[in-house]
Amino acid sequence: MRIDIITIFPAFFDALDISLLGKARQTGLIDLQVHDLRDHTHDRHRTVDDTPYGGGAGMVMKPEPWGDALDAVLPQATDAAAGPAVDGPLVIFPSPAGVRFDQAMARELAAEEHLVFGCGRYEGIDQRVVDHYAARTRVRLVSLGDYVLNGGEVAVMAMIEAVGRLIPGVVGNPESLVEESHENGLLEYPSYTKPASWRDLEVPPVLLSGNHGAIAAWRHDQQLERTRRVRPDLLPEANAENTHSTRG
Ligand SMILES: Nc1cc(-c2ccc3cc[nH]c3c2)n[nH]1
Repeated sequence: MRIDIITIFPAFFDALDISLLGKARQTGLIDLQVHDLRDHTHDRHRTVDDTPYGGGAGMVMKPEPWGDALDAVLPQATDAAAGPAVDGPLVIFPSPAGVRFDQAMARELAAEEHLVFGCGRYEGIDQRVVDHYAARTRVRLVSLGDYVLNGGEVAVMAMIEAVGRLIPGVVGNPESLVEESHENGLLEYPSYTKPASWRDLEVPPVLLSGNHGAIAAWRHDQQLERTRRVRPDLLPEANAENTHSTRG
C-alpha cells in the first residue's frame, strides 16, 4: 500500500518510523511519504492560510498550496466531466463533520492500494479543495470521534495505525488480529499472564484448567458481559431494534 500524508507539521509523523509501521516501511510493505504543505507555497513567507470570507474568527487554509500538493501526489487528475475516478487513490480529509471512523472502515481502507491524507489546521481547508477533488476522484471526510482536535494529524496517525496493522505481513501473528475488540462486534475479553497470583489477585481458574472449550465459553461470556456493561449499543439486539420492520 502507498500512503501520502500532506501536513504543515511533517515532524508529527516521525513516530511512523518506529515499531511495526516503521518495519513495514523498511520492508516495503507500506510506501509512506510525508509532504510539507509549505513546500507548495510560492511566497517568501510560505503562507498557507488567510482570513475567512464572510468574517469570523480564525484563519482558513488557502486552496492554492493544497491544489499543488494534491496534484503532486495524485495521478493526472481526470477531467471533472468524466466524473470521479472510481479506481484511483482515496483522498481522506479528517474532519469533525466527517463519517465516523471505525473498525469496519479500517478494514475497508486496508484493502485500498493508495491512500492520500490531507491534514487540515486552523479553521479548516477552503471548501473548494474538497469540491475540486471530489469531482475528479474519491474523497471522504472522516471523523475520529465527537470531539474537536486542533488539526487532522492526530486523526491521521490513528487511522494509519488502525489500517496499517490490518495489512497482511505488518503484524507478526495474524491470529492476534482476530480476537480483539470490535473484530466480532463485541469488546475483547480480559487477558492475564504469569504470575498466577499477584497482590492477592488470582487468575480466573478456568484459564488454568486446560479445558479449551470451557476457556472459549468463558471468554465469550466475558465479551458479552463487558459489552453489555460498557457498550450496549454494540450488541446485536441493540442494532436489531434499530432496523425498522418492513411489516408495518
Ligand atoms: N474527529 C475530529 C477531527 C477533527 C479535526 C480535523 C481537522 C481539523 C482542522 C482544524 N481542526 C480540525 C479538527 N477534530 N475532531
